[in-house]
Amino acid sequence: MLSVTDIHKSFETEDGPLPVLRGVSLTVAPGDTLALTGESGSGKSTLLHLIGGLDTADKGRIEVDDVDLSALDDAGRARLRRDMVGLIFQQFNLIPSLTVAQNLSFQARLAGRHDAAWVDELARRLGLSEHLARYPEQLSGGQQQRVAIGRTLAARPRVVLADEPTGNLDETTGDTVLGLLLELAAETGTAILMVTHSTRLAHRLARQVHLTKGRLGSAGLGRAAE
Ligand SMILES: Nc1ncnc2c1ncn2[C@@H]1O[C@H](COP(=O)(O)OP(=O)(O)OP(=O)(O)O)[C@@H](O)[C@H]1O
Repeated sequence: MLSVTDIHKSFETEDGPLPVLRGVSLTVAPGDTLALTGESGSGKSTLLHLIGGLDTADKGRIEVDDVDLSALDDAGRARLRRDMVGLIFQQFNLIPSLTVAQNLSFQARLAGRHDAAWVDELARRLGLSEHLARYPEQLSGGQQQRVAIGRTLAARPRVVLADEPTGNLDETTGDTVLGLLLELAAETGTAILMVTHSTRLAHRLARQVHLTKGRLGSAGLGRAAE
């Protein structure tokens, strides 16, 4: 479903090229959940951006549902993000001029997959039904992040790429929000690739990989406590 093979990526800097990813491979099956950890600056966001088609790799292959990203132009990659990949970042990126209800259905409408009953269900399950007429600035951080999750899942993506999705929430709220994301994704068969600094949160996902020196391994992570 998501297949990443031998990805290399360097950035040009004043001191010459900075190799960030040096042969990264991973696969994520439908409904699978994979946590990506690594030191600050190890390249986690870079990898997520490449998979989301926000940047291009120097070498290697990324396939989402058998679509090879390197074969797509900018418009093709934008379509991929609209139709198959959901992005949830630490900054919620809600549209301030739209109500919660409008934010929730925005991406699904863009993707041509708006389903009012599904949006209603998401709003209810995410505890947002009372807030549908409000604007993002009138919500708490946890509520805003629940809107961001609902908006992404409303479009029924095949895979969700989440970069520290609960990073600016307190621990209890973050746990609740992540729990809702995992529960809803499991029910819809949506795969999740989530970047986190937290080993504890990483272990709430089915699998964990650790990025170090531009490569993936399982070093530094113990097994999840049963
Ligand atoms: N556009 C860019 N130009 C030059 N260097 C970049 C660029 N984007 C990222 N980098 C560098 O690439 C490395 C990896 O950055 P990246 O944001 O992927 O790390 P990260 O693991 O997500 O870090 P953090 O956990 O702090 O968010 C860093 O050294 C960063 O400075």
